[in-house]
Amino acid sequence: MSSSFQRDGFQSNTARLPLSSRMVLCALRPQLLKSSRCAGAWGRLLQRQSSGSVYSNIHGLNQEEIREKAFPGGSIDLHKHDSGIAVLTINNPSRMNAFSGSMMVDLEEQVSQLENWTDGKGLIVQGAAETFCSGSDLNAVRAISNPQDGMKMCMFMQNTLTRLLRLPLISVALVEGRALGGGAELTTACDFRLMASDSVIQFVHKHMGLVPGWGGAARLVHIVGSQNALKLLGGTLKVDPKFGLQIGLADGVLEGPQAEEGAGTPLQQAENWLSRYIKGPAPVIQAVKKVVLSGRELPLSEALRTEKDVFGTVWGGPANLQALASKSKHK
Ligand SMILES: CCCC(=O)SCCNC(=O)CCNC(=O)[C@H](O)C(C)(C)COP(=O)(O)OP(=O)(O)OC[C@H]1O[C@@H](n2cnc3c(N)ncnc32)[C@H](O)[C@@H]1OP(=O)(O)O
Repeated sequence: MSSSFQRDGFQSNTARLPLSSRMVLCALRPQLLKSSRCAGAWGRLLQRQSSGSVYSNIHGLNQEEIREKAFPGGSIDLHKHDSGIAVLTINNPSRMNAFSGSMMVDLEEQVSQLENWTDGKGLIVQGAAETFCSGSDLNAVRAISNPQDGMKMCMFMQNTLTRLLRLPLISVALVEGRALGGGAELTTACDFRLMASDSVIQFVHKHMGLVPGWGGAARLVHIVGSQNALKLLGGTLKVDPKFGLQIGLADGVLEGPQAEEGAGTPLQQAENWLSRYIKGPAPVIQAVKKVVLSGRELPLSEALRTEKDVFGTVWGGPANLQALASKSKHK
């Protein structure tokens, strides 16, 4: 922790913040967890669940229960590459990559891995076998259709997807085929969405007598605004790439297979797209994500404080000193 950080009375200010702001701050500054600032129940919660969660274990979250009750099958596969890009694959192709209970727990474990990846810069979230994800496994949904289990599943997935979005990595959902229900929600837990030419994102919850429960509605409003979010949820509209670009849900459209040679596979295209935003050393890219995350989630005064603290982690750092020594011009 920097001395300026201690000097400016951050501790007392932080204690007065709403819980949600303290969560973001602690997600942004893991070192705070070790300090007295996050001591007490809040600190214990974060140490147990890692930083950035929304709900605590006291609400009855239990990984084994979710794994066992909400069906086995499928996996969430993580591959970290030397380039600093990790690829997270939702892998349950016989059910269009629907989320079983064990996959929910796998996802939480893989997010924990990524939280500790000091060399990481970017993340691509994709589905196996050329489709993204068809949401909750409907067999699991039937098995846990009572309110108590539904709440546990909802809180568990909100925690995990909030932590996914708060990773210090620039993340992209690579949407091929369909992203339905919880799959559509998952796309909103990434910083960006790239859509294959024939892909569709659809919040089908209303057809299921539901609303999003994995945090997808709250995130959607941030991404496309409340008017568009109402239309997408109320009308269960199919978002194709053109519509996605128009409302800001999609950040890019991939070349289709008929495109000229050289475009590469969808994953290669996503890596190329992402690579322009993650050039440079990991600490600097992670700092970029942290200042944007704080601006996105915190009240302005707290975002400014966080920006100052993150700035302090790169100012005079190796990349900064090297750039100063090279007298670079930004032409
Ligand atoms: C808070 C979270 C809320 C939620 O996520 S609720 C779940 C929302 N998702 C859905 O309702 C998706 C239901 N599935 C569909 O609409 C269609 O299967 C889908 C994805 C459009 C694909 O259609 P098709 O290409 O015609 O393929 P298909 O229907 O024959 O599916 C192939 C196999 O996959 C299975 N599948 C697809 N989505 C699933 C799901 N969510 N849970 C469990 N199984 C699912 C489907 O049953 C079929 O299996 P099988 O070959 O009949 O054994």
